[in-house]
Order: sequence, then structure tokens, then C-alpha cells
Amino acid sequence: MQKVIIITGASGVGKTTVSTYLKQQYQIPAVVTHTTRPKRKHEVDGVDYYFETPSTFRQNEYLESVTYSGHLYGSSKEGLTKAWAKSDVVSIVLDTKGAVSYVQAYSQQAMVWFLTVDEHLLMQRLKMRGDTPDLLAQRLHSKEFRRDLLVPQVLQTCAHILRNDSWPQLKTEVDLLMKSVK
Ligand SMILES: Nc1nc2c(ncn2[C@@H]2O[C@H](COP(=O)(O)OP(=O)(O)O)[C@@H](O)[C@H]2O)c(=O)[nH]1
Ligand SMILES: Nc1ncnc2c1ncn2[C@@H]1O[C@H](COP(=O)(O)OP(=O)(O)O)[C@@H](O)[C@H]1O
Repeated sequence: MQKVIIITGASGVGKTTVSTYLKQQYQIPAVVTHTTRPKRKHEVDGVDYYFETPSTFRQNEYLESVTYSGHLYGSSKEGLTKAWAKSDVVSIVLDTKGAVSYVQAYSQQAMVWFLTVDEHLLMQRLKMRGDTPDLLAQRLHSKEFRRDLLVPQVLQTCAHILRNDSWPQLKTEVDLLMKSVK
């Protein structure tokens, strides 16, 4: 059966790190989603995201889309189909609102991994990642960031909670979960 691992949680908890690890270690492709937020230095259009303007963003059809910290994000059915064409197991990185929509749409095929990290470490990592101070402040003050620090009620029974206080700890948990996936 085709499956999708939904990686969710607040900004900076390590969602992209896990998605990259799944690709490198388990050949699990990530669904590429769309956003209007500015590209970070190391990011590549079409790989990390499809970077859009507000007007090009509106031209696509989305399974679900959200506003997060003032920018638009959306995942298309086409993106998921493209990833499933490469592998029966794929991953997608979503905010918790998108994770809820995805679970509702793909209940039998979806697995939810909710990442969490000590808040002090989280602040350090966000500062180190190199977002501009303005962008970082906007992110930290957004209601979406605060919301995504906690597992949404409807995901509490199905989400696997993964702590990312250290990489060895998280890697162990991911490797264990992968035994039940493949
Ligand atoms: N619902 C939804 N959330 C998305 C989508 N693409 C990315 N996100 C989420 O949007 C939030 C902001 O992403 P980003 O700007 O890359 O910041 P980061 O989480 O700090 O790396 C994160 O929670 C992402 O998981 C999408 O297509 N739909
Ligand atoms: N276990 C860890 N130890 C140290 N740094 C980490 C760890 N996990 C992630 N990071 C770093 O923290 C930052 C945020 O991680 P990232 O995967 O981009 O989070 P997200 O995608 O959830 O916003 C990145 O610079 C990443 O390299």
C-alpha cells in the first residue's frame, strides 16, 4: 500500500532534517510543496519548495493550503502523485493544520510523526539557522508557531511523538519507527 509519512511540529524542531535523513538513509522521497516565503540561502527551487509569488501561488490547485507566519504554503495532489511514482513510501513536511487535513484525506495511508524539542535548544537552533532577525522575530511571534509546539487534539491518538534534543536520540527513534514502515 502507498504510504505517506507526515512530519510535523513547530519551526526549527528538525522536520527538514528528518525528511533529508529519510531520503538519504531509506530512499524515501519528499513531496515538494509550494510557498510564497523568500528562499533561504541554501534552498533550491523545485527541490526544497516550489517558490511562488502570491499570483503564481493562486494558479495551482491544492489538496490543502495554509498561511503560516504571513506566507502561503500549499501541497498539490500532483506533488504527492509524483513522489509516489518514485516510491510507495514518501514523506511530507507540513504544519499541524496541514497534517490534520492530510490525515483526514489519507487516513489509511498516513502516519504522523510529531517532532518536539526543548524550547531553549529550539531558540538556539533557530538563531543558528541564519534566518534574518526580522523574519525570525515574525516567526516566533506568529500564532502558528505557538500552536505547533503542541500536538493538535485530533492527532493525539495517532501521532508518534519524537524528541529531537539530540540527533543520536532522534535517529534511534526514527530507525525504530522505520522497522514498522517498510
Ligand atoms: N499545511 C502546509 N504546511 C506546509 C507546507 N509546506 C510547508 N509547510 C509548513 O510550513 C511551515 C513553515 O515552513 P518553513 O517556512 O519552511 O519554515 P521551517 O519549518 O522553519 O523550516 C512549516 O511548519 C512547514 O512544515 C504545505 O504545503 N502545507
Ligand atoms: N538534533 C539536532 N542537533 C543539532 N542541530 C539540529 C538538530 N536537528 C536539527 N538541527 C538544526 O536545527 C535547525 C532547524 O532544523 P530543521 O530541520 O531546519 O527544522 P524544521 O524543518 O522543523 O524547521 C537546522 O539548522 C538543523 O540543522
